[in-house]
Amino acid sequence: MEPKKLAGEKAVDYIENNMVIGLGTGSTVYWTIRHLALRVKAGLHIKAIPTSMSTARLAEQLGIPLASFTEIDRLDLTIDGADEVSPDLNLIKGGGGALLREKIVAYASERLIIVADSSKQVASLGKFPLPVEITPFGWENTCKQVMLLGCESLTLREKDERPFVTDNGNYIADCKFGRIDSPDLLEKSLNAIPGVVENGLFVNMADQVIIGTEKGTNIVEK
Ligand SMILES: O=C(CO)[C@H](O)[C@H](O)COP(=O)(O)O
Repeated sequence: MEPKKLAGEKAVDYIENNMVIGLGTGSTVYWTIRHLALRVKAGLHIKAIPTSMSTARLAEQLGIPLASFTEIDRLDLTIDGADEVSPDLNLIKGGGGALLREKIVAYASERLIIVADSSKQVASLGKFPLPVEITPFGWENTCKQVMLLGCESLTLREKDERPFVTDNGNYIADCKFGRIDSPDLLEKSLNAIPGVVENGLFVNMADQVIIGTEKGTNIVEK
C-alpha cells in the first residue's frame, strides 16, 4: 500500500474523544484528515485547528469541526508531515509553505506526531533546502542577512513566475545550508533577523514519528 497513506491513517489511532487536534498540511496528513473524517462521521467528537487554508478547506468539506485560537488555548495533539526527520526527531518543515502556522499550532500542543514515508528520514538535517518565511518588505535585504549565516544558496520560492505568497501574506526563501549540525542555534539565529518571520526548523518539538513503508508503519519515539 501507499506508505504516506499508511502513516497518515495510523496517526488517527492516537486521537481520542473530546480532543482538540492540530491538523497539519501536505500529502501525508491528507490521509490523516480523510481517515479522521470517517471517525467523526461514526460519532467521534473532536475539534480541529488547521495549519493552512488548504487543510481548512479539506477538513470543512469532509465535515470535521474546526476551531480557532479565539476559543482554544491548548491542543491535545497535532499531526503533521515533515520534509526531513533526523534520528533525534528534529525536523525540517515548510515544503508546502505552511511552516509558520504549523509551528504556532505545534507549539501550543501537548504532543506532536509526525507522519512521513521513509524517504524523509535522514542522518542529519540539511539536504532539503530550509524554508524561511520572510516579509515582502525588504525581502532582498533579509535574504542577504540570511546568506551571512552560512547559507550556501538561496532561492525565493515562486509560483506561476511570481513570488509564492504564504497564507500569511509573506514570501518563502528556500535556503541551502549544507549539513545542519546545530539546528537549535540556526533556528534562533535566523529568527533574530528582522524580516524573518519564522523558519522551518522544528527543534525538540516532535514526540513521535510514524514512518510509512510498503509493508506497514514503524513508530519512532523520543
Ligand atoms: O511542512 C509541510 C508543509 O508546510 C509538510 O508537512 C511537508 O512539506 C511534508 O509534506 P508531504 O506530507 O506532502 O510530503
